Amino acid sequence: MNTATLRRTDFADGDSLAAGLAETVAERLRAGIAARGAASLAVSGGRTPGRFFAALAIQDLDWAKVTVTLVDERWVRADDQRSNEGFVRRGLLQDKAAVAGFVGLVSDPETLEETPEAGLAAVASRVAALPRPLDAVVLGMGADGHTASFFPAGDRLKEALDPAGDALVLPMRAAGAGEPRITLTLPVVAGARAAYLHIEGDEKAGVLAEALEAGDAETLPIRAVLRHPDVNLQVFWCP
Ligand SMILES: O=C1O[C@H](COP(=O)(O)O)[C@@H](O)[C@H](O)[C@H]1O
Repeated sequence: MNTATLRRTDFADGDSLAAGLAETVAERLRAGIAARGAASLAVSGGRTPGRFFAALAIQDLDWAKVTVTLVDERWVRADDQRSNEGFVRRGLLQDKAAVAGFVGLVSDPETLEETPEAGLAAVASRVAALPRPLDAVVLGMGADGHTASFFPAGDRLKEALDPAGDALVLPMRAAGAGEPRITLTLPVVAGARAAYLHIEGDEKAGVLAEALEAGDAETLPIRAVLRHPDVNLQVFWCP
């Protein structure tokens, strides 16, 4: 991506950012429903999206026509504190959004297969059944420059970032990832009709600035998204 085309909106605080991002994403979902009768949204986990989820859940739209999925998941049960699915169920699939559909990235959130490799085929067929391109994808970013589960030194990073790869989801293991992961691949993320990056704090603003400079995508994997020709990323930032 040419730096000049990167759209960045700065907010005074996390609450105003959450409200602004929620309105933008809701508008995208309404447009998807109006155009195609249904809409799909992939959201990130971690910690940052909490206020955004709460603000999105109260947006007025036909949530029964929306399917929510995850950008990536930790290979843990849904009742684990680190489960992105659990976070989305508690935070986003509430209020008006309680009637939205949800497609998770673990094969069975309760009984969970032992490894993401064992559950991969089941998850991949579920993702393949989603209406794609996704209407919107909301990415986060770690201080190590990872987005989705595209971790620096991830064992399947090259494959996940292959713009011509066929896989929709892939397992990922990396020193910085904690437990094994499963992630949407770059073609699925980059193929979304709209892409947003939600980051907060000066440290992440600094990582983003560094990512916009020359350097390889395996060191700061967010670069793979920033540089993808089909992605027009809109950054939402607050201190
Ligand atoms: O592990 C993850 O981390 C990133 C960033 O999380 P944050 O807590 O620093 O906001 C997140 O985007 C990703 O979905 C998640 O699995």
